[in-house]
Parts: sequence; structure tokens; C-alpha cells
Amino acid sequence: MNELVVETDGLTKRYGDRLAVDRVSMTVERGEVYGFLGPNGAGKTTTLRMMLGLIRPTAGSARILGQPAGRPDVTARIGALIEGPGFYPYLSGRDNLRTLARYRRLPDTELDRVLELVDLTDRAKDAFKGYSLGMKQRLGVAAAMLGSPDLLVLDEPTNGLDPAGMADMRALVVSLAEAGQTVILSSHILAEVQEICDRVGVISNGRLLRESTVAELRGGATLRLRATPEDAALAIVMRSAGEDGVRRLGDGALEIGLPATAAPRLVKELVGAGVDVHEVTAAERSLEDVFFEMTSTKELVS
Ligand SMILES: Nc1ncnc2c1ncn2[C@@H]1O[C@H](COP(=O)(O)OP(=O)(O)OP(=O)(O)O)[C@@H](O)[C@H]1O
Repeated sequence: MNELVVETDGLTKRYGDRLAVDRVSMTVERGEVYGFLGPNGAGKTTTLRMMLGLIRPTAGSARILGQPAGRPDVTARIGALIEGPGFYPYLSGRDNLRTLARYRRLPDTELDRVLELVDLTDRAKDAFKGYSLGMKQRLGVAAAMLGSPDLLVLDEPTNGLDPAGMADMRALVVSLAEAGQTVILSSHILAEVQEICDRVGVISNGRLLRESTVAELRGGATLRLRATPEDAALAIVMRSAGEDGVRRLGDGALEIGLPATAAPRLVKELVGAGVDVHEVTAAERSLEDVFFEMTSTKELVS
């Protein structure tokens, strides 16, 4: 098994009557980009803050690199960008980083390294206040990367960015991951998580509904079929996919729980039985479909 960088066990945070985080047990493996996905108020930030030792859990525990979260030597191995970075507006990007690096007794070469990582070398000498929101956010990532942390935690890193800034941030996360960085990224944007994460934890109302790879979460591919006569087509499809494996879509097409590789055999059977096949396409459920399916189930609402 891969090394676990994060392991939480029944992590819980209560604020008065409100359970902000409810028995969350999750794992993050070394080298992966873990997407922490959930709507606003789901409990993502609170969970991340407990991992960083910024707040104490009401119950349960978090271990980082095998050590209890919150110990200063453990926190020092995590780089985090939570709720926007605080920088001095009149200092340059580089000087802002220098104040942080000095405090941590890191050499100036470290500044050049992290500025290069986030592609801000050319603008490093400009005042922070003149930076675009995307650049400010990238400088925040640079600050989090000072000292080569074992774990990088990014809380909604694309929040407030324009589409170009979002794309830059996603590309940055991908490039860090390619260099072997372990990243936890929280987001309420499903497409974003789908695009850049290896595994996903879906959180709603403080509860971790599911933890899996993006592919598993999407339940693999399905086939969409349009064929006539519809009833004859349905009967044949059910023989292969089972009664629960077929769904009639509003537009008369059938959604079939079979992978694309099943299409040739299915088409042969249909044609052999005198059914006209008008269209067969392989369609993947989006993470968004899956997410709403999960969160709209009654039992999941606490
Ligand atoms: N200090 C606090 N005191 C009281 N309630 C809090 C506190 N911090 C968070 N909460 C509540 O806990 C719940 C989870 O909040 P949290 O910020 O963790 O959610 P989130 O998933 O990060 O959402 P967002 O994307 O909006 O930041 C919310 O209902 C929030 O109002």
C-alpha cells in the first residue's frame, strides 16, 4: 500500500448545536491530488483546519505523515493556502516571500525556486498590489511551497478567479503533481475536481459521503441507445444489462449500464432481432450527476 500522508479517523467538529464535521475518515496517499468536493458550508475548510492543527477536533483524530496533526513539527511539513493569502501590498512578490522565508530561516535560493514553480519569476519585483487576482493566488501557492512541504493544502484555490486565472491555477496544480507533490484541493466546482484530481472525497453536511477515484465515482461509462421499435429494443437490452441496468431517458433513448466495449455485441443482437439501431454512443456520467444523486438521497441529509 502507498504511504499515507493524511489519515483521519472519525474527525468531528461541533460548533454549539451545529455539527460542522461529522465523523470524517479519509486518507490521502503520497503523490496524489486529492479533491475535497462539496457545496458551500459542507465542512471542507473546517476539516482542513483540523488537519493543519489550527482548530481542535471535538472528537476523532487526524494524523499527518503518521504523526498527530497539530504538532508544530508536523504542521511545518504542510504548506497551506486557506482563505486567501495575506501579503503586504506595497512589497514586491519576492520581498513578501522573503519575509516569510527569513522567518523560517530558508535561503534566498528558495525564493527563486518557488517563484519559478508558480511562473511568477518575471513579475517577482513588481508590487503585490498591482498583481491580478490569479497572480496573487499563485504567490500564495509559492508561499505555501516554501521549504518543500510534504503536503500542499489548497482551499478553494480558484475561488474568485476569472476563467483564465482558473485555468492557470489548474495547470499549476497539475505541474506540481507531476513533480511528485501531494496535494489536497478543496472545491465546489465539480468539473475542476474531475479534471485534475486522482481521488475525490465528497462531503455534504459535514459527512464524507464517498471516497474513491474519479472514475469509480462516475461509475464507469454507459451506453446511450436509440432504436425502434423501442419496446423490442428494451427487452433485448434488458437481457444483457439486467432490468436495473437500463433507464429510459426523456427523449426516447435508453441509458444502459454497460461499457463501450459491449456495443458491437449489443448492436448485433438488436439487428438480428429486427430492431433498427439509429444511434449508439458511449456516455460518461459527469461528476455533477453523481454528486447530485448522492446528496439528494434522503438518508444522506442529517
Ligand atoms: N467558527 C465557527 N463557528 C460556528 N460555525 C462555524 C464556524 N466555522 C464554520 N462553521 C460552520 O460549519 C459549517 C462548515 O463550514 P466550512 O467553512 O467548513 O464549510 P466549507 O465546506 O468550507 O464551505 P465554504 O466553501 O463555504 O467555505 C458551516 O455551516 C459553517 O457555518
